[in-house]
Amino acid sequence: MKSSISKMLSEVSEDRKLNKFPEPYKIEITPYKKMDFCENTYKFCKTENNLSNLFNICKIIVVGDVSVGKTCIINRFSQKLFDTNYKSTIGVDFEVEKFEILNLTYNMQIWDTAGQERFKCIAQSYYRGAHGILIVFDLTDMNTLNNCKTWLREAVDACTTTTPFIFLVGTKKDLIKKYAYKNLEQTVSKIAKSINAEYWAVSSKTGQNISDLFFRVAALTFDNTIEKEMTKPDICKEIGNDIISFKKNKKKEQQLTKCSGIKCHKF
Ligand SMILES: Nc1nc2c(ncn2[C@@H]2O[C@H](COP(=O)(O)OP(=O)(O)OP(=O)(O)O)[C@@H](O)[C@H]2O)c(=O)[nH]1
Repeated sequence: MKSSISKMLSEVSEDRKLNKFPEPYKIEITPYKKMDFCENTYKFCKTENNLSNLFNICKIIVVGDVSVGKTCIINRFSQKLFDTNYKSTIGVDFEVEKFEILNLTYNMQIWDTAGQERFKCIAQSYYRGAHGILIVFDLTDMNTLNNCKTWLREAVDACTTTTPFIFLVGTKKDLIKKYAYKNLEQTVSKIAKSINAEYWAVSSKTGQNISDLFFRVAALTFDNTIEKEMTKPDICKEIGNDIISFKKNKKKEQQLTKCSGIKCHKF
C-alpha cells in the first residue's frame, strides 16, 4: 500500500505515456470497436482544465480460478518481474499504476483477488464501482476457461453502480504449442463473444502482450469516463460517501456542492 501511494505521487515514467489509442488483441474478438479517443476527450484534454484531476482514477478488478496467473500479470506489468514460486493471494491485494494519457495523469487501481473459494466473500466486497474486470484463465487448463462465466456473473452482480469493460485474459501462452493454441482460440472466441468480452492471450513469463493489455484497459476506461462526464449537464464525482458536483457553465467561480447523506450544503 505504501509503495502504491508513493507511486501516485511520483512522476509518470516515459513508458507509461499514451497519445495514441491502443488496438485490441484481435479486432474480431472484442465488442469495443472504437479505434480512437472521442472528440470530447481530445477537447477536454486540450483545454487547461482544473477539473481534470476528478477523472484521473479507474478501478480494475482481476478475477479467476486459483493459480491461473492473476498476480503474475500484475507483477509483470508493475514491476517487470516474473516469479515461478507460487504464493496464493489471501483475500485481496492492491496496486496503483500511473499513466499519462493525452498529457493528463491517470491512475489505475488494480485489485488482485484470491481465486480460492474461501476468500470469495472478502474479494466480492471490493468489486463495487469497478470500471474494468479482467477475467483470467489458464490457456493450458480448459476448466479455468469454463469457470469464467461464473466469475463474470459474480463480478457483474457486485458492480451495481458501473458498467465495466470486460476482458477475457488467457495466461501462460508460453506453455502452449502453436497448433494447439490455434484450435483453442476458436473455443475462446465463442466464449468471449457470448459474454461480450474483449479477448487477450498473454504470458507473464515472457511479457508477451502484458503492457498492451493494460494500456488498452487504461485507454478505454479513460475515454469512457471523460465522454460520459462531458455529456452530463453538471460534472459529478463520488468521493467516499459524498457526491461532489461542479456546475460546468460558471467560468470564474466554480460552484461546488457537497451532498452528504440527507444534508446538502454549498461552499
Ligand atoms: N509458464 C508460465 N507460468 C506462469 C505464468 N503466469 C503464472 N505462472 C505460474 O502460475 C503459478 C500461479 O501464478 P499466480 O499469479 O500466483 O496465480 P493467481 O491466479 O494469482 O493465484 P491465486 O492468488 O491463488 O488465485 C505460479 O507458479 C506462476 O509462476 C505464465 O505466463 N507462464
